Amino acid sequence: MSKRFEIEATPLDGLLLLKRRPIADPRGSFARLFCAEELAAAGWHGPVAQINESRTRHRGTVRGLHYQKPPFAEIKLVSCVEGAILDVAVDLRPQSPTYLKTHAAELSAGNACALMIPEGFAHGFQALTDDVRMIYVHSAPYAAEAEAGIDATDPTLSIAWPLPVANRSPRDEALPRLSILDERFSA
Ligand SMILES: Cc1cn([C@H]2C[C@H](O)[C@@H](COP(=O)(O)OP(=O)(O)O[C@H]3O[C@H](C)C(=O)[C@H](O)[C@H]3O)O2)c(=O)[nH]c1=O
Repeated sequence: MSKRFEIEATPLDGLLLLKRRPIADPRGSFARLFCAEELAAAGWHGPVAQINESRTRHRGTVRGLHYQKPPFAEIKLVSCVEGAILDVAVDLRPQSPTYLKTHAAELSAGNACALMIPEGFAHGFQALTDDVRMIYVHSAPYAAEAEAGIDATDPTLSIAWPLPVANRSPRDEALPRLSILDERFSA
């Protein structure tokens, strides 16, 4: 089977950077966004529970940092299919060697990259262009009661957002900082 993704590790334990390998022809190209066989070998376990799309109008907008608490913790494959973003994952697993470490990667329609984010990570991104379109594949269903998050401007994380942080939702503006987060993610 010809591999449809180049998969490489990142400095965070279990967080993977995928690069799609489109098949081009004179009409254009065809690319796979998800492959159960290839991604299972890379660590995806569980179903494809949901596939979501988000659209972000303006560059500078930040969404996140979000995660779902157990038993709805999820693996997330995050792909940018229009525009460009800086994608950020934060390791919230107290037993992890990279606990509280962050990793950022530029994902764009142009570079065909995606992040496969294990359970126990918070995730967010900043739009680097207008008109960003994201596709998320989730291994667990959305559970509002399990939704949690961290302030994307938390100085403890000191995420170097490339643009001034803008257009956050009221919910994201009100997310707690690690210093007052009264519960750690327990995988
Ligand atoms: C995630 C999700 C949300 N919703 C509802 C809840 C809200 O009424 C509305 C927008 O949700 P939210 O403001 O959480 O959307 P984002 O800020 O883009 O959050 C998403 O993007 C960040 C960066 C992520 O990592 C998560 O995948 C996801 O939380 O859709 C659903 O109905 N189903 C879902 O699976």
